[in-house]
Amino acid sequence: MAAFAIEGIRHAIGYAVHPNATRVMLLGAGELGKEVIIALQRLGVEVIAVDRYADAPGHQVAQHARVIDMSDGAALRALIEAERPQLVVPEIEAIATDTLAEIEAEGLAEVIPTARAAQLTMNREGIRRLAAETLALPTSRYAFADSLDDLRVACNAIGFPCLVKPVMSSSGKGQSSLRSADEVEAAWAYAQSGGRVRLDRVIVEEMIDFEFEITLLTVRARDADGEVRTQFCEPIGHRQVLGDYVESWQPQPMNPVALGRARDIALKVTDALGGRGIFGVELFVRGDEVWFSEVSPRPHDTGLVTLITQTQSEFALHARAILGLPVSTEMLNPGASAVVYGGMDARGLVFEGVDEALAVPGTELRLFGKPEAFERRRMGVALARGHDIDEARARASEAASRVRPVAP
Ligand SMILES: Nc1ncnc2c1ncn2[C@@H]1O[C@H](COP(=O)(O)OP(=O)(O)OP(=O)(O)O)[C@@H](O)[C@H]1O
Ligand SMILES: NCC(=O)N[C@@H]1O[C@H](COP(=O)([O-])[O-])[C@@H](O)[C@H]1O
Ligand SMILES: [Mg+2]
Repeated sequence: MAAFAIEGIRHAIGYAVHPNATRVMLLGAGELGKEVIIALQRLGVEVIAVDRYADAPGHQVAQHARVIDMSDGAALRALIEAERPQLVVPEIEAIATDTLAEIEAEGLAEVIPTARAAQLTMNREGIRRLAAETLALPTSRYAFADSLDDLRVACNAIGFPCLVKPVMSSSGKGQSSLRSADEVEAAWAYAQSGGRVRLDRVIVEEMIDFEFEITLLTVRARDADGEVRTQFCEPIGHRQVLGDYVESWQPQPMNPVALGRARDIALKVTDALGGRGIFGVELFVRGDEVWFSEVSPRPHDTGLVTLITQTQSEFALHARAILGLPVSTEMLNPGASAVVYGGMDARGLVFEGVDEALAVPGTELRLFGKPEAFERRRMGVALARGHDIDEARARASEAASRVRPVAP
């Protein structure tokens, strides 16, 4: 397993981890994992960051950096056996979750929040059937299809407009919205190219005509009595383009009925998944009506905004919850986040205009340090606080637009 130069440098200068620290393995070391790692390290924890490529954002800040194919069960098991972390923390969905279940059952490590939660949420079918069929939560109508012919039938049954998504995909990859039967064939082809793994199965969902959508960050953490208790953050509103988030803000104003329903849904789904940690519960809202969409049993990209709005960001909440420490979901001020994209395909991209961006009042930047950029790859995020969400959103968008990627 290749260790990276940065690790060598730390050893060379005598860097040592606390001998009694908990060892935590992050499976996925992107922008979300990087912030979890920083939060863990502030609490004296030793972290092994794992990703599919070298020099991922989290690799750059962890004590140990490893590169493996996390969907390869044998490779994952070998790494966990070699590193012996107490906690294994999935940061992405595309992991050999059956191996995680074995590891948890053997008592080799604790999987956060649970191996079953990772198994159920890596496949849209697992979480959708749990939510709609077992828990009877309101969701869009849906059907599954395994071939183009199946898909035609499923789309006709659900009706148009509808959405087609690979059962295993995230950040909108392979996802299409369809207005008519003429678009089914293209949606099938796109789903085959965009899934995380080649698996000819898709979900068709009724298009919900929502007023707004939210992420309700829900944290399961031990209270003073050692019992796991559920707490909610203020709802986060967000705007998605082609299934990927471009802007988020907190708090999203909601009427009390809808907020109560949203919390009730989030409580039921997180209770069913169990364990400790943060969950991003995605919900659609129209008037008093609330639909469950999906849930991440880990920090959520739209929750990056909590880096500037909460006393404990979603990353700090996750770190504390998994370590069995107390949490607070207190919000300090309204805020917003706006995504900075690569804007081009290039390695070693640099950004100009950072000074201009940070001149916007109340702003901060997170540039993730991904070694390779793509046109629509998320490379950073602008964060802004404001007196209200309108001011915060305007500031975050302005700051993001001032950051200009330039070819190296
Ligand atoms: N049934 C639906 N009705 C209306 N809009 C939808 C529906 N499903 C998805 N969308 C829109 O597409 C976005 C992405 O969908 P979804 O969350 O299922 O994709 P994803 O690939 O899992 O994204 P991520 O991993 O970033 O959460 C949603 O946030 C919403 O804006
Ligand atoms: N919606 C899920 C999400 O935002 N996940 C975040 O994106 C990273 C992958 O980014 P990449 O595709 O640019 O490598 C993941 O590692 C995670 O931090
Ligand atoms: Mg989503």
